[in-house]
Amino acid sequence: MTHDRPAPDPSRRPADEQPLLEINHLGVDFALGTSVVHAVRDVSLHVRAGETLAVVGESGSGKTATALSVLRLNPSPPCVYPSGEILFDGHDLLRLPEKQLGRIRGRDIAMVFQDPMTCLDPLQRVGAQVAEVLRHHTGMSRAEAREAALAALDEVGIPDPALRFRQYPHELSGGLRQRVMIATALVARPRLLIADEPTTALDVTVQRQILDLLVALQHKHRMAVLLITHDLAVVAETADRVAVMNRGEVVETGDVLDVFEHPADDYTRTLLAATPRLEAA
Ligand SMILES: Nc1ncnc2c1ncn2[C@@H]1O[C@H](COP(=O)(O)OP(=O)(O)OP(=O)(O)O)[C@@H](O)[C@H]1O
Repeated sequence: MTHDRPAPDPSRRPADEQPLLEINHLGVDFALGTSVVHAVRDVSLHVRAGETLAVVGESGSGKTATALSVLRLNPSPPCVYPSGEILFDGHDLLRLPEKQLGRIRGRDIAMVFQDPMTCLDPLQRVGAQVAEVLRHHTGMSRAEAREAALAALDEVGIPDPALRFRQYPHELSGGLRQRVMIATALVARPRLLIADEPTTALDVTVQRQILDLLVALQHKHRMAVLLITHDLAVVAETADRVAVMNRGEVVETGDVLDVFEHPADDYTRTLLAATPRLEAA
């Protein structure tokens, strides 16, 4: 007698073996007049489907420069990439023609930032901005995109989405604006989300809600997340693995629990010692 096997629950699958994003030996320089800042030096990282990799380090350690490199969003000039490759789906994003990279941006790889106003257009209603992403990447009709955008606003926990749809960013609170930015980033169902200090500017209660939302959406859509933060408490709550950066280099990487319980590097130990909230957690 044969038994039908139940279909596997994708949310319970372990992260894929094969990395979705692989950064190998990345260098990022900023040429300033006659001097050069080596912002990122020989950084190698990977993120698998369905997992969160947090990149931590103090201000100026090269976290944002690394994250922006993935979509070649560092301002160029002054930015150049003296070494390395960034592989996504077998393509080296550092060398992909701009047109092809443009198709990946926002569709396969999306970003959210600390300040939603860096992505949201102050002169356009929020619903139209979410719908625009869909029209651009999926070719949906206006009516379909409107329906999907309303559903996206609802999914990120915006109350009365039909009302909010018609409002401008300045009419929303900081927390709601952050939710709109997340809806805009996720509406095309990217496989990788890069979140650069997504909660730093928010007060503690709202921070918590936005982090919970990101974690829930990540599980629901089985996204990979590259999370940039200086906050080790945020890492403890959200990430599977962590890479610690100091002065442009990765000094330690591993599973969050392993690294937090048995830090191998002096700099990681210093960072952990400076985060008393962790001990209380
Ligand atoms: N556009 C730029 N022009 C010149 N130098 C830059 C630029 N962007 C970053 N840098 C320099 O590169 C180094 C790394 O900066 P980066 O923003 O990546 O650090 P970070 O770890 O993200 O810090 P923070 O947490 O403050 O954002 C710093 O020395 C910074 O001054």
